[in-house]
Amino acid sequence: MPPKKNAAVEKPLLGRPGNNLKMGIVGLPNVGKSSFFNALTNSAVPSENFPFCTIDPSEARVAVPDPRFDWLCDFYKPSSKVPAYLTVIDIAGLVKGAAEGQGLGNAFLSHIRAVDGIFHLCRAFDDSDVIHVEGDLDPVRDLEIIHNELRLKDEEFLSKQVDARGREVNRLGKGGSAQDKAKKEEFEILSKIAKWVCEDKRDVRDGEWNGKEIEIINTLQLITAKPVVYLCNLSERDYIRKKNKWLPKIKAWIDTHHPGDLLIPYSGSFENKLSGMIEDERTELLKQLQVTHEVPQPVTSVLPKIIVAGYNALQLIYFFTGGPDEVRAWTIRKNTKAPQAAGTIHTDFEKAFIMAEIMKYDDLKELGTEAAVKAGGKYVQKGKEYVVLDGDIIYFKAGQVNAKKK
Ligand SMILES: Nc1ncnc2c1ncn2[C@@H]1O[C@H](COP(=O)(O)OP(=O)(O)OP(=O)(O)O)[C@@H](O)[C@H]1O
Ligand SMILES: [Mg+2]
Repeated sequence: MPPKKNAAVEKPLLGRPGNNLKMGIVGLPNVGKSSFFNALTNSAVPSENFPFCTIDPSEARVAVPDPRFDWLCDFYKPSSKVPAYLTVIDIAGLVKGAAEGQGLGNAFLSHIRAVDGIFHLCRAFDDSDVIHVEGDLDPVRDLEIIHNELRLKDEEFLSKQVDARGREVNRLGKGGSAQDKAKKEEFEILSKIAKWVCEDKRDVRDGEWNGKEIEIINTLQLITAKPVVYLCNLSERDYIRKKNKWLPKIKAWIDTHHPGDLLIPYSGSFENKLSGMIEDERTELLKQLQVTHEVPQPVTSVLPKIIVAGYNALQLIYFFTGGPDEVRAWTIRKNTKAPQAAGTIHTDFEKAFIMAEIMKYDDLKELGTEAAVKAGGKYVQKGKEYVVLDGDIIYFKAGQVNAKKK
């Protein structure tokens, strides 16, 4: 018999491991990054009409909206409700030449290196009162400026790494120990990544990398390896009418240069108006705007969609725990196995993991009670190799952790 092919070898995920991941807001100065941060996270960082209003980064978190979580809270009526959160960081604007230090570029680029994913905000609203650092409106040019700076930063970093490690490898000579061979292999991979970025002028996230290459990439904290969600800041009118002459051009640019990346139209002026309102006022205003702009579809905020997109871009998912005390969404990275998922609740749960008892949200919703899910044979027990799926409702069983073994 031919040997069985190991078809399902999972590649490691690109990016830092762990579940405490952050999205940074990146773009030219004065394009609306801080107003986006404020609207998204209900914060009040300064957002004024002048470039470099933001210097130091601000961090805030925002609950990830999910009707399943709302339903579970309604179902269990718990005393404590803890949704999943997305952490977002407002970063200073980048300008042309940032990689060489323009506009404090190097400091700002290091703030971008520290995040795990990027909301790339570009301006497509026409307003002569709002200063544009490039003098006129051209979002595609602006996207290219920012991309270039981000890639140049990676080029600089990779060139230095190749030089330093190249010298080290040259000293090793031919043959050598297993450790020497591993170093040589790592150097070859590093050179391949450097060629992709420095010579082919491509972003790391747009490459096809194998498992070993991804492991190396993940040690380098490269900016162009980070996932990107593009946000296009429109006037209120264009956002509601879903029409803006730049949108198709931006979409075409993304599809050509970074196929698969998401573009979400957004309006800072619209979202900021909504964010200070109570529910009834919001509903009234949204109705009024639909009539004023004569659009067939209801007018809604796009912020929930953006939060979910950021969370997905980081390859985060969550499982639920539910009961009368607490309904909670626990953030994990995709492809996390049951014991490690249990470890997000308590490290002892990972160490003394016995099994995960799992219900599917859809089954609980359809059958109405936990007992009915059990009776229907849909309450399943899974072991150490189970890969937790988004929305699993889990009860972990763990033994006693032996104090001596700790
Ligand atoms: N869609 C929009 N339409 C009109 N004005 C907008 C829109 N979005 C943001 N603005 C305005 O643009 C100006 C700059 O906004 P903001 O301070 O949020 O930009 P920023 O990108 O954070 O700037 P910096 O890089 O200087 O920190 C503010 O006056 C804000 O009200
Ligand atoms: Mg700002």
